Amino acid sequence: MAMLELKHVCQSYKKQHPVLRDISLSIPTGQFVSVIGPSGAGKTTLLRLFNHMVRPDSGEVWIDGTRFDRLNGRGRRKIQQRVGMIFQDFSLVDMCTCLQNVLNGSLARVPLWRALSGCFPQAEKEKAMAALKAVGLESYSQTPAHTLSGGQKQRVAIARTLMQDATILLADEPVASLDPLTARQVLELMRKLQKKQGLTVVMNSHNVEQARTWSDRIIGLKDGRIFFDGPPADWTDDRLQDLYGRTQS
Ligand SMILES: Nc1ncnc2c1ncn2[C@@H]1O[C@H](COP(=O)(O)OP(=O)(O)OP(=O)(O)O)[C@@H](O)[C@H]1O
Repeated sequence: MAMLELKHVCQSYKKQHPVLRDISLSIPTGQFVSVIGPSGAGKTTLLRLFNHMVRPDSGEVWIDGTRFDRLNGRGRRKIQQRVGMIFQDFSLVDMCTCLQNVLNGSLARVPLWRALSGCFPQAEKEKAMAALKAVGLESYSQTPAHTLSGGQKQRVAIARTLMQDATILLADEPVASLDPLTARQVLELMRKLQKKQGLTVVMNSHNVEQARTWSDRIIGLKDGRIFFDGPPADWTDDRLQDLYGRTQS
């Protein structure tokens, strides 16, 4: 069954300037999809449809068999809880420790007073430690986030999505600011979690080679339309030139 689905989605921020034009796609559970395309093609907007930061002008957004774009209140939050998001800039609370940052992934199920006083239940602390262990940072639990390297920060952000019990990971250029080796380590971790935990991953990327290496499927967006949708093996240099209008180095 499809975990994520768009049916004839159109989206524009300003009238007369469509950003997504009649997009239909279906992503099965546990697939690793990379979305590529030139700046302004609509990649981030497409990702935002799946966390409710953007509502389509028309068309439908489905998550795990539920019509998502129409949901409000508790029903919407219940599904949002399953959608983890990581960003190029990591979006951690710099002055907090790694453990505190990961614990923030439990905010939806922990009473507000506990969260505000930092008094998380023991079971949540143990779960946060397990999430840190899963990303290889168990020994950094008490380390302030601002002292970490970029790769470590992204791993903490991934641990926070595990803490959230996310079954879908939306990754908006997650390794764009990392050096090649560190980028590889983060992508390896994402791939490992996809395989081991059945995570469905949608990653926006400007790096076509990374998309080819790490994904099960590539979706190329151009001017808000699907230009290519297929396995990495079907991606060719000609398509690269047609998508970007030049050869990437
Ligand atoms: N909040 C917004 N308000 C108005 N216009 C927006 C907003 N967000 C994006 N846009 C416009 O929508 C278009 C698509 O933007 P989007 O960020 O989805 O593209 P992208 O493919 O992710 O680009 P990039 O690779 O540069 O991040 C762009 O023309 C952008 O200027």
